Amino acid sequence: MSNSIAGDTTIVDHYPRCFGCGSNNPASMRIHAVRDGNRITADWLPPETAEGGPGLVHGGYLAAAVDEIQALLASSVAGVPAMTATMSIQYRKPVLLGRPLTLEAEVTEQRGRKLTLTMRALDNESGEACFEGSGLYIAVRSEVWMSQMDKGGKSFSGMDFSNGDLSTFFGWHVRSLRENYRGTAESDSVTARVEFANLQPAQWVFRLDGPELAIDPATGAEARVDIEIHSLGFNTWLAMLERPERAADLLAESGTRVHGEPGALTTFFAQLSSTETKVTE
Ligand SMILES: CC(C)(COP(=O)(O)OP(=O)(O)OC[C@H]1O[C@@H](n2cnc3c(N)ncnc32)[C@H](O)[C@@H]1OP(=O)(O)O)[C@@H](O)C(=O)NCCC(=O)NCCSC(=O)Cc1ccccc1
Repeated sequence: MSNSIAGDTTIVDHYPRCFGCGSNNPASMRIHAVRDGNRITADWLPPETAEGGPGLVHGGYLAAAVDEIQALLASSVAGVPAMTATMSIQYRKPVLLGRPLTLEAEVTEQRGRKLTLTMRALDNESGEACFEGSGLYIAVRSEVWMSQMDKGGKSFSGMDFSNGDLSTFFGWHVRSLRENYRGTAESDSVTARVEFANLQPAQWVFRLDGPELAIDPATGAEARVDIEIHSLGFNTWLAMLERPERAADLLAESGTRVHGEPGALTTFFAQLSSTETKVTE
């Protein structure tokens, strides 16, 4: 995942293994979208593997693009995963392989947990709309989302973190954080130990330490970091991913207990290069 800030807009994707937006799924559609308020856009080139008829992009593949761009925006606006209840697509023009498109979506209505969205896909060369879509997305509470993971064998309790497996859910998130923060600080090997003191609801205890962590790259001040994060909710986690430079503030606002220097978080994640994880219960 590579949520980061580009100017006043936010690059939005939600999960590195996602078929739609993931950067760690070889079959991913690689839709990398930028959100600005109630709107989202993505430059997108459907891959050769999406061919349906000769030289044409498969219609089902385009429907998945409708779903992805809308779901990304709905989830980002809702602050929690928003799942597709209904969606539709109108095919206006054949989409030719090798022609870059611009995907655009917006939230047209938000009532409680229900978000209604519309989208369209423009051919960059002609400016014509090739297909249009709409859908209803339902914001799902994080506990529900966790229990869905559980049923799918993806809950914390169903995961083996013992070897710091980066293919686990947590690993994906750590990896995404590493990607987020890389480039903002110099690299050095740092180890994160994560303990789950409770699984339902998750109580995450981070123990972070590394050789020498610069708290403030400007001043070069250094310190070791020992951070405990308790009851980190999905919303805060998502917000941290979307606004990594506000990680320390977001933790503080969520009432998270942080031992150590919160301002070191940004630098820490920049330097994160290995993880050891441990489930204690
Ligand atoms: C979660 C939910 C959609 C809704 O369940 P709950 O939370 O228990 O909600 P509840 O039943 O309490 O209703 C609340 C309100 O909503 C309304 N309403 C509900 N449904 C419909 C409807 N069909 N049509 C019309 N309205 C409907 C309902 O009437 C009520 O309205 P009211 O408040 O009375 O005015 C559930 O049916 C489900 O899991 N379905 C499978 C979803 C699934 O697998 N999707 C595909 C995978 S996700 C994906 O691929 C995208 C993605 C990509 C990337 C990233 C993220 C996402």
